[in-house]
Amino acid sequence: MLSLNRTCFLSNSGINGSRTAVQRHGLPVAYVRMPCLLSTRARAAKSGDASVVMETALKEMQLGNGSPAAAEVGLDTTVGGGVKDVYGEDTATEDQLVTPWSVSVASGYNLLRDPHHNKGLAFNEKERDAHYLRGLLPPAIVSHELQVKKMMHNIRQYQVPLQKYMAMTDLQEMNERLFYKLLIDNVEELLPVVYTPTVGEACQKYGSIFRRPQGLFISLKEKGRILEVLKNWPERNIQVIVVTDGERILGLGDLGCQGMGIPVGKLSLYTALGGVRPSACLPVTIDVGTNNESLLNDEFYIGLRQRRATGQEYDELLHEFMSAVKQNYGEKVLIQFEDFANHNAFNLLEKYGTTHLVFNDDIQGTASVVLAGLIAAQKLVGGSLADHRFLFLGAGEAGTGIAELIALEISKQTSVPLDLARKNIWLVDSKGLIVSSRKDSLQHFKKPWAHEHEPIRDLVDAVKAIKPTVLIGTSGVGRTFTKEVIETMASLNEKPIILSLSNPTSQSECTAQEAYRWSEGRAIFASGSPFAPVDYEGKVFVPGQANNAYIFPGFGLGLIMSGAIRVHDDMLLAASEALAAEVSRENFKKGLIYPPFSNIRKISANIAARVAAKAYELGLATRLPQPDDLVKCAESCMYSPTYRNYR
Ligand SMILES: NC(=O)C1=CN([C@@H]2O[C@H](COP(=O)(O)OP(=O)(O)OC[C@H]3O[C@@H](n4cnc5c(N)ncnc54)[C@H](OP(=O)(O)O)[C@@H]3O)[C@@H](O)[C@H]2O)C=CC1
Ligand SMILES: CC(=O)C(=O)O
Ligand SMILES: [Mg+2]
Repeated sequence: MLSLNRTCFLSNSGINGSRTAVQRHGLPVAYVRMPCLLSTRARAAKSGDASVVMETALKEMQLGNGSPAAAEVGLDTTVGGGVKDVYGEDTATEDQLVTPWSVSVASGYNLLRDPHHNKGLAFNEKERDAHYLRGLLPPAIVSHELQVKKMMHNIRQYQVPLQKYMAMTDLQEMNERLFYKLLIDNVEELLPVVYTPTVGEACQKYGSIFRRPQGLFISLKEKGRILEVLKNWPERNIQVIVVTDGERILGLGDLGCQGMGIPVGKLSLYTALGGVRPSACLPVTIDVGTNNESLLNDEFYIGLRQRRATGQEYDELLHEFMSAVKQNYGEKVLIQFEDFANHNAFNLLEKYGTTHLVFNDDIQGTASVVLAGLIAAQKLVGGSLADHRFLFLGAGEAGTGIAELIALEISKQTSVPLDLARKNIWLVDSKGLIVSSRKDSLQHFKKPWAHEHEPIRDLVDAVKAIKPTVLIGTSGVGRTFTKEVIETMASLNEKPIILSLSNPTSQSECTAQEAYRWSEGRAIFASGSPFAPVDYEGKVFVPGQANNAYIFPGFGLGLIMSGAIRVHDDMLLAASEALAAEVSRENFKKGLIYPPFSNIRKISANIAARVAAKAYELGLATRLPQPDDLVKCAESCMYSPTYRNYR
């Protein structure tokens, strides 16, 4: 059993997990909640079926009930699964409630409606016989490749991006492996559909386009019962949770419960870009209400119709969630905070950073991706990071997160103290340049950036005064890099580095065309949401996409494969270096400071390997011994959407 489990970890069908383990035996297994006539283990033993015994052992391991079957696979149930679970029927006393879990083999009509196992017309003759599919499908048998071709053809027929998004969502709900193959094989075309910018519009209209729920909704109504709610999720072996409370969805503000599109989209990328099994991914939205009046008055709104809970009520719900996650899934589940407003984001990261494996994508992932771009850009402009002056428009999660990681890298490169390294980094917020005279009224995350300078209100005046070589937009406000701002940057620098990071496209500080035109084709430009190549005076400029999607999938994979228990800043630096190393000579020739997304799985494997290596070096890895070749290990861990053969 132990060797089977290890083989799964290194197989190309995903990091080890119950579904993978069973699928190796070629049986499409579905979890069903139903009254059990026999205990699952007894039934497994009776059936004599190795896959069912294995499944049962793993299920019991996940339930943490310390069963002999779990012991048989050599795993300590309390380390991986938190405290023992009173819902496990084999250990519950007579007066305790049990959850009647059962495992059944999916077949016939149900198999076609189970997105994890459905292959549609790709079921072969033998499978159609063995799984009672005769008559439920038309006679034609088509290949996975042909299915992809047809779906791409269909999706390209839609003119409206939101229709493409809905078609992709339907596919994900119908045939998961086809969805991921489509996304992986056509990543550059489909990323803007399942992710920014279209996911932003989808969240804004989530209520009216809502068909079937995706992810787990935890609202104030569930206070006191969050552990129970987690147990309603059909998968037991969760490795990554992306959670939002919907208060700062991209640059679109408070979208309340409709922010669910973000965790769902991010986790699709965890699988497609980083190779984490879909069944190990759990999207969560914490609904504490919304202050968005138009949503509160929208009859199609799907969330709680109340203003946001704050203070103790908010903190208690979040704390219950964090505790329940650790209790249910153990210490090594990665919790990625996404699109929280900054007044909660920094506190949550600090509060849970020492007790949980937490990562804030907007603060840390964005920092890592931007640092990678800046490291790569040195090949185009010469010199080192310490030679630059940086100016940010926007001093929130993304802005101060990036600023801090740049300072840390400069401090490490030059051995100057962190405080000194910060001196060449300036930030502007909605009230103007952050300067020492404002220090008392600043939020805590802005204080390190309050340098000595007279107050300046407007960005363009700040550019003239600070004379930055790098301008970074993290304001969430579109078209704030005006013609005058970019012309000033171009007058100060031969090759101004200009990053418009705000999402979606409508919130980008400038367009690619504006950056190239107003800088007379001299800007090194990248944006958070994609822009098409620009033709300026006969030359084609290809803008890069500075988006944390380059980092978090590989970063998460590195944490999972090393069994890391905490995130450390040095892992972010390692990820930046790994990403920067992926920019080829060809890319540089086009002015790119990021590699194309078409290579992203290879890039993610390299990022994962560097992050895992750092986890081992820092003593934060628990999956021992350390594999000799971490890149190979990462590649072999990655989920592949290839159809499995069923017997
Ligand atoms: N490309 C990527 O990978 C990522 C992009 N982003 C994008 O970055 C943007 C900001 O996100 P985040 O940092 O989390 O948001 P925050 O709300 O934490 O920060 C926004 C900052 O912008 C400032 N600001 C708002 N309006 C203006 C204005 N008119 N002029 C100057 N400053 C202004 C705010 O000022 P004040 O503090 O005074 O209110 C605040 O400092 C979003 O659009 C998001 O989509 C975020 C993460 C990753
Ligand atoms: C990309 C991202 O995480 C954001 O815009 O919030
Ligand atoms: Mg985000």
